[in-house]
Amino acid sequence: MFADTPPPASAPKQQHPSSAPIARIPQPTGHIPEDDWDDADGYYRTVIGEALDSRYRVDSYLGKGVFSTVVRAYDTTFSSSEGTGGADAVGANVAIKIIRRNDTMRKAGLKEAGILRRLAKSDPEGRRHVIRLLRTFEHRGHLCLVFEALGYNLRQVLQRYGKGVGLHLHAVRSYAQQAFLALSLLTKVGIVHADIKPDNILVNESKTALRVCDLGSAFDPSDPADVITTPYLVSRFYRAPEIILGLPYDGAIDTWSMGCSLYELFTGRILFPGRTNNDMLRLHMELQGRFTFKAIRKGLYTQDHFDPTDKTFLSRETDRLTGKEVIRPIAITRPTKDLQARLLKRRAGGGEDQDPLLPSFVDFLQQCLSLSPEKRLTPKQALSHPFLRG
Ligand SMILES: Nc1ncnc2c1ncn2[C@@H]1O[C@H](COP(=O)(O)OP(=O)(O)OP(=O)(O)O)[C@@H](O)[C@H]1O
Repeated sequence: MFADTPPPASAPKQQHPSSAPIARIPQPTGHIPEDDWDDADGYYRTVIGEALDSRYRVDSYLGKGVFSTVVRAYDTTFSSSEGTGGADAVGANVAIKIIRRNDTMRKAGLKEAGILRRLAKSDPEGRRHVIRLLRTFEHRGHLCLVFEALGYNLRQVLQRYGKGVGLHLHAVRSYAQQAFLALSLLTKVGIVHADIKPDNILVNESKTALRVCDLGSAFDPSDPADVITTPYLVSRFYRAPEIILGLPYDGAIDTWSMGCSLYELFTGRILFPGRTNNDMLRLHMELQGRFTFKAIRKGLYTQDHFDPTDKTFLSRETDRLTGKEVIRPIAITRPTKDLQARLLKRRAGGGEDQDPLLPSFVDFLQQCLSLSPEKRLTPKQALSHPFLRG
């Protein structure tokens, strides 16, 4: 799935496009007909070896999302004469996000590029662990975003190296430090990511340096035109309760999603694998207790989940015999599941349970996963929490 040859640890810096010779790359022979570049859904049909923008040779396919196809490509204008830039330097390998050909997706792609430029302005050296957009171009009616290439996303790391049980706590801590630096940049610039999950956190080939990617759902909460009220923002397992309840939301939704992601990295298991929004709320309350009456009263969508008079939770389940929805009132007063116990159960007998970092990790996660967004750690507070500082 990934390119065969990882970039050298001391990859030289990329030459500025305007000063570099542009080598024209021949199109591969036998490639698809001129009028058949897209599939029925507007995804560009990628051809390995194809040259994009007369400059980037497509090497491999990296992934496909709702918005785009992502390919790994080699920048033929790259010159190694610029010296070494260290393990974190931008090299000849790039990742190109080819946005689907349709107006909505294109608009979303332009917005993503705009947000990435705003973030880069506040972090010109790229030290805050947000993916770096190198440039954009048009290819056969598709907007293309060129990024520095990384090795894997954290879901892939978990699958390959977590062997179903999760990563070492020290690796989780290092990833958390970098990820909260990224969130602190977003907070500084006034951007909410709104799709934090292991798939959208990338690491380099040596799995030491991390970058938060996919700003395709990101928005500026200070711009009313940019804030949409929907109970489906963020991928479901990582969706904060205030989104589901229809309460106002801000950057605290990213802290929640990050808490869920870090739990998953350590345990190899999804923290809240709810089948529906209603199921998600049940899981949230089983771990963190009941919502305040105020939250239930004010939420735009709470009538779907709580009895309007006594605020009892209405669990919507499917009857096994009839297949029809049944509503079962559940009185949840206090948590019935314990985060610490769940974390300790992991890798039973593995010896690592006694890691002295574990209690501060439990406290850290508890504070990332407070049901009240105002009580959650801000990225700045997270960075000075003993788990990350210690
Ligand atoms: N710079 C990069 N380097 C390496 N891989 C990348 C890079 N950018 C994206 N990818 C890979 O491509 C996948 C899809 O990227 P991305 O999430 O940005 O696309 P999307 O179309 O917005 O997807 P989604 O439907 O999840 O929003 C990522 O999970 C990752 O595996």
